[in-house]
Amino acid sequence: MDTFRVMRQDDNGNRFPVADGLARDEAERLAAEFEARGHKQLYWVEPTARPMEATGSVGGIGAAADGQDATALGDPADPGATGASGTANRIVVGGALIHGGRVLAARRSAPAEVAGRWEFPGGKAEPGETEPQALERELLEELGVRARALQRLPGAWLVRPGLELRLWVAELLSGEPRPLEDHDELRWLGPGELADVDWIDHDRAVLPDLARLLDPARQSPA
Ligand SMILES: Nc1nc2c([nH]c(=O)n2[C@H]2C[C@H](O)[C@@H](COP(=O)(O)OP(=O)(O)OP(=O)(O)O)O2)c(=O)[nH]1
Repeated sequence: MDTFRVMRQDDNGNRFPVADGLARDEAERLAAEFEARGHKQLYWVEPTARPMEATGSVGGIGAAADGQDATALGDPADPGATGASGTANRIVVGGALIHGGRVLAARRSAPAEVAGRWEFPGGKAEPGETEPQALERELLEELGVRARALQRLPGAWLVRPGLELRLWVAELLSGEPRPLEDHDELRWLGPGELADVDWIDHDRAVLPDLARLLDPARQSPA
């Protein structure tokens, strides 16, 4: 079974685990309890790193994948990167939403630098939100669907100074995705179709992992 840990970031931007080896709901309850104590510290929940994540082997949905590229920020087990100033990066969470053996790609309508290119829907985590909470909220706002974040894909990418992208696999629980915000087109892609759209560069890094998650027999994305 996957286990989760509660991470803490102190006032100086240092991040470290405060509890480990928990079930996800237990970890989220604990993080909320710490957060409610009201001291100026941030708590969040993330999957416990497993040795498999470091080597990049992928077994299927529920297993973690390896997906770093030249701009990746480092070890996926790392609790989080800090910027050059020593302050923590703000996190953008993108969700590879999976349903019926396909993954949803969304075409951005703005801003100009990325308009027309495809991404995993998501957005910036608000202070105090865990990454799964942020992703599930963004998927509801942007697509009108309920979804559940399952696992983080290894890798982290600097979108711009101070803004760090992390990608998660999520499952569709209910609803039909519609491009309500930030996107003008959606496409469900099977494992052999992942290269059919013009992805934002960072997002390409996880395509091989996704192809294997969608179809464990596959060795390459397209
Ligand atoms: N959501 C998302 N953003 C991505 C991906 N890949 C990537 O480079 N980005 C970049 C594009 C944007 O510059 C930034 C995310 O900003 P966003 O506009 O989605 O965040 P948001 O919805 O919270 O926006 P806002 O509150 O600032 O309006 O990250 C991806 O797969 N998903």
